[in-house]
This record gives sequence, C-alpha cells and structure tokens, in this order.
Amino acid sequence: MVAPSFDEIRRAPKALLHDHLDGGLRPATILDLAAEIGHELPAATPEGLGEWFVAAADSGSLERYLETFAHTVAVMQTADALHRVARECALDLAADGVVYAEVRFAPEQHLEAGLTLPQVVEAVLDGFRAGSAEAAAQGRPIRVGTLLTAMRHAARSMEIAELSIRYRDSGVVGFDIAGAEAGFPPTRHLDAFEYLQRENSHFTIHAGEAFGLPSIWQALQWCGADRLGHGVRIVDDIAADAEGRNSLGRLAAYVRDKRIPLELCPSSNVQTGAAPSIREHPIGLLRDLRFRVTVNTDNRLMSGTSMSREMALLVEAFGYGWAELQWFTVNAMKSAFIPFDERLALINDVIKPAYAKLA
Ligand SMILES: O=c1[nH]cnc2c1ncn2[C@@H]1O[C@H](CO)[C@@H](O)[C@H]1O
Ligand SMILES: [Zn+2]
Repeated sequence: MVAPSFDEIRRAPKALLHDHLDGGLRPATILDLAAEIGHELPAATPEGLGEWFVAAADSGSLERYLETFAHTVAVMQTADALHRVARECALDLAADGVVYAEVRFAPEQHLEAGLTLPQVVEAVLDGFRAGSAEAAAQGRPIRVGTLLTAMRHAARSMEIAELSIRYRDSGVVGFDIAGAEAGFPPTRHLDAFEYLQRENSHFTIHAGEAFGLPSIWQALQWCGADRLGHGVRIVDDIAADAEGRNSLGRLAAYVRDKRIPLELCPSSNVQTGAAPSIREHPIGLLRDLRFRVTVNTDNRLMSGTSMSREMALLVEAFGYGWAELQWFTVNAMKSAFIPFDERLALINDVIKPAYAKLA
C-alpha cells in the first residue's frame, strides 16, 4: 500500500467538527486589523507572527495556550473584522479540501467595541455565507455550520444558549463551552444545557482535555452532551491486562457503546500537554478499539496546521491509509449537527465516491 501523500490528502474531501474561528486567523489579516486599531503585536511580519503563535501555544499547559487568544480576540471587535475573518476561514478550509466544517467562537468575547451579541453573530454568519459562496464559485463547495461557544469561567452560558436557538435556522447548528477546564466543571452551566435539551438542540462540551474522567462524566451524564470536545482523557478509563488485552471501565464502555463522537485534535493536544507526541497520541488506541473517533484542527493558527496536515501526521505516525482517512471523515459526517438527510447526502454523493477513486 502506498501511503496517501499530502497533496492527495488535500484533494480528498474532509469533514471538520472542531475548529475555533478565533484560532484560525491568517497572520497577515491579524497584522492588517491590528494596524487599523493600533493593537500591539509580538511580531511584525506574517511569517514571524505565525511562528510566534505556534511557539507561544507550545506551552505544555492549556491555560498558557489560551493566553495567545488575547491577540486574535483583540482584532475581532467590529462587524467588518468579524466578517472578514469568517469569510477567510471558509475560503481557507475550502482550499484545504474541507467540504463540511463546524466552526465555533464565543460571541461574548467580541463586545469590547460596542457590538451587541446579535450583531456579532450576524457578522460571522454573513462572513461564512460570503466565503462559502466564493469557494463554491471557485469549484470548491463547502458547507459551514456555526457553533456558539460560552466561556466556562464566565456566567453568560444561558444567554449564549438562547442566542444559538434564535439563530438555529440561519446557520447556527449547535452550542459548546470552552476555556480553562480545571476548576470550571460542565455542571456550572447545567441550566443552559437543560434549556437546549428542551429545545431539541445539539451541543458539544470541551471535556477530558486538561482535566480527566470527572469532566467527561459530567458532560455526558449530567449535561447530556451529544459529543465530546477532545474527550481524549477517556483513555484513563481503559486498562491493559497482563496479556495486553484492553478492558474498558464503565464510562469508557458507555462512550463507545453509545457511539459518542470524540472530537480529537492531535497537534493541539501535544501543545497543551494532553498528549506527549503524535505517535503516542491516544487516537491510535481509540481507533483500534473502534470508538467514534474524528480528527480535528482545534486552532489552525496556534498549531500551524490544517485538516490535511493533521491527517498527514496521522498517516506518518500510525501508517494509516485511505480506509482509515475515509473512516475518520465518515465518522465526522455521521456526528455532524446538521439534519440527517443532509449528512447522508454528503457521505454518499461527495465523500464515498471521492475516496473510492483515491483508494
Ligand atoms: O482546546 C481548547 N480548549 C479549551 N478552550 C479553547 C480551546 N481552543 C480554544 N479555546 C477557547 O475557546 C474560545 C472561543 O473560540 C477561544 O477564545 C479560546 O479561549
Ligand atoms: Zn477547542
């Protein structure tokens, strides 16, 4: 078997469930926007700035990794800036061969210059629409769904959940909580999750990244999350016996039995210290055990990565071929928050025919 090359992976259709809008700006755009508002940056060229983000995020701790977002959030405070960033996000993902993406951001972080929450959401949704239309015109169709994130240390999750329902027919497909995990358990936002369940809505929760099993357990069994953002620490509930057979604890078994999607983000996990290296990333074990594994970018800017690069890293580390790459892609599509018939159409009309040709 010849390993899929980077160029081939770029051409293959890919599905992405976990990507932060404020973690994926083009460095040149940050420079432009910062100049307009007089925001001081740690580097003066696109190359230098890109390298700075990766180096600063390469910190071994989620808290320090998150500090780098101060610079991206600072330049995303006007409707024009939000529109530009969202438009470029759709174009960049489409250029990388992503055909379906759920992109998330926290509206509450974009109010510093006087925008209201609805204005923030509308600017981003418009930007995604514009970028997707341009990408389609260039022969690279992409469907972008938006997830609204509430910051777990703050107290606006109910408001943001309501916002996600208000815009559910205009491009918002779900809800999430993000930010530092230790000390901010999912149940802090239980009222928001219960509200969303009553609204028949979908949500994912960042859990099991910088904190372990209790966070995953709460996200699923108290809050009712449809998917786990990262969820990588579920391996703490898997043990190998003397013969090397893996046995699953009750929580890990539940996650696998219920086909709970894991939004794994290999490079990001190495940077925050959630995994020692790509080669030692639990994705290898979780795939072997047939958990519903998906591959994601998390923050393309902070990790200097793309969907194609994450897949290429896995091909290199684990010897994966087209069968595995198709499996990751179909898993993601099955786990998407858009309606079932639309997921099926992408799987059957776009993804499977393309991988059949590549294999
Ligand atoms: O991997 C992550 N874990 C937890 N929080 C994150 C991660 N990546 C980004 N954010 C946080 O989510 C906010 C909204 O997009 C970002 O501003 C960042 O603070
Ligand atoms: Zn994330």
